[in-house]
Amino acid sequence: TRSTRPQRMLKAVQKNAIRGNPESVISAIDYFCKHSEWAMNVGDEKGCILDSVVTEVDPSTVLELGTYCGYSTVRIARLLSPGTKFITVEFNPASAEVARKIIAYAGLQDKVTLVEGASGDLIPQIKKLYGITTFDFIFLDHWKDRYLPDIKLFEEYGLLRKGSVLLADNVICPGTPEYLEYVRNSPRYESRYYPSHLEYTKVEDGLEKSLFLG
Ligand SMILES: Nc1ncnc2c1ncn2CCCCCNC(=O)c1cc(-c2ccc(F)cc2)cc(O)c1O
Ligand SMILES: [Mg+2]
Repeated sequence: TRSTRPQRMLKAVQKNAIRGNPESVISAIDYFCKHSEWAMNVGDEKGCILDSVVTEVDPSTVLELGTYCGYSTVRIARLLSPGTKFITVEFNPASAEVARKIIAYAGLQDKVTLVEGASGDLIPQIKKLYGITTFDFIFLDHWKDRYLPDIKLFEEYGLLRKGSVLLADNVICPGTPEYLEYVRNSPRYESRYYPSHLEYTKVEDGLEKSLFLG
């Protein structure tokens, strides 16, 4: 049967990247998406903004919602200090399978716990299952209509602390209007928009960084 796009992306990584070299894995995926097939990775332009926020926060605990093929997982994991707890959640088993292989090819499998499941089911269990009290950094890149309900779950289950940073992808395209309205109007967050473009295109998109004030 015909391969899937994630499987073709994995092949491109295995062919063009150097095992154990995260930078080469990132470049191989970006090259594949620019010259072979577009795919919904955060990409190189927004990826640089992601890198700068992760570096600034230097988190001890990280949550990513929406692993997809592991591109942003590799971008984040390569910047983390040893001993950081990093959980990434993926709903689609086929994507999760490819992501595991891409994360391992980059040599970062020991830094990442990839969990398969829906964010809404998992968030209430994270404390119990993974011994996390709060997250220092959260990257939202999953179903766009789950951003708002999930940030409310973070608050409800006490997963945020004063200073927790949330970074949301695609706030313009495909768009997360209700989430934006919430974080920009809530007195509990200080939000800032980072203008950019939809991965590998000239279409406007951007990232919203929100600081939880407690
Ligand atoms: N842990 C979990 N819980 C719930 N859902 C979960 C999940 N883990 C996964 N999913 C299921 C979502 C999987 C995809 C999410 N991302 C997107 O839908 C996405 C779409 C575009 C896009 C833009 C313009 C276009 F013309 C077409 C597509 C760009 C992006 O950067 C995107 O991140
Ligand atoms: Mg995205």
